[in-house]
Amino acid sequence: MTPRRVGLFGGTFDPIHHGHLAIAEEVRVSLELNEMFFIPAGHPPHKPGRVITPVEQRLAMLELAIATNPHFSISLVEVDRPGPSYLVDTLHILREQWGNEIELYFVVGWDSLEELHTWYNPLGILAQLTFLVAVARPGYVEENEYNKQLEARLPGITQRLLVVQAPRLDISSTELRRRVASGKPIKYQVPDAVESYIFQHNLYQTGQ
Ligand SMILES: Nc1ncnc2c1ncn2[C@@H]1O[C@H](COP(=O)(O)OP(=O)(O)OP(=O)(O)O)[C@@H](O)[C@H]1O
Ligand SMILES: O=C(O)c1ccc[n+]([C@@H]2O[C@H](COP(=O)([O-])O)[C@@H](O)[C@H]2O)c1
Repeated sequence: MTPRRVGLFGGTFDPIHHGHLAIAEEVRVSLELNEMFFIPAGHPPHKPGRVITPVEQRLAMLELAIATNPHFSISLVEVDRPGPSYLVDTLHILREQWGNEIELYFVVGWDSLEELHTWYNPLGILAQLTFLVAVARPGYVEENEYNKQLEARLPGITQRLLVVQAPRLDISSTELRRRVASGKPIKYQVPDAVESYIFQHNLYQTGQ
């Protein structure tokens, strides 16, 4: 029997935007994954001190955003536990639930890939993944040369790395929060339902 191939896409999603959605779909289709789970971080480990929108609201926007894609789902594995949402723990929990036969593909943008060696127990992360899947992000250089630097920081990473060419959308949650605070439009950068939710709930008024 062919193993189930599952995509995992972790993020703060504050808010989810079309950059996230476009790369998730591109990776799902190009790697022939059975499904893609979005994993909202309960307590993002690398954003201490930053004001993060309550998880209920980030989750509500995520639900609205993925509603039209039958291959997208949400995992509450990080929301349901206290403390920093370390990926190594998340993968451990998912492997316990789903077993070791399943193939796990964790999606990261290039900015996150460059930081991976600073995450908690990065070798433990790689050991539990079938592949780490990196996609380009405008503003970050991704070159084959760069693999040497990645490898120097985290030996073994390039054997576990797939680079997928996906649409390069220069959209970030930080910029969206700033745009809302300064009265600029966010239409067409987030799904319509997410835009409505943001304005109905007066989110991002300070732009932080
Ligand atoms: N436009 C984009 N293109 C490619 N990857 C992206 C893009 N936006 C986000 N990502 C990736 O999605 C994952 C989750 O990102 P996150 O939820 O932090 O969004 P963000 O836009 O980077 O937010 P912020 O600006 O608040 O840091 C990360 O791996 C990040 O690299
Ligand atoms: O495990 C870690 O130490 C770790 C450190 C930073 C980020 N992550 C994960 O990387 C994903 C993207 O993070 P972020 O902060 O860009 O939203 C998200 O799933 C985080 O939980 C994980």
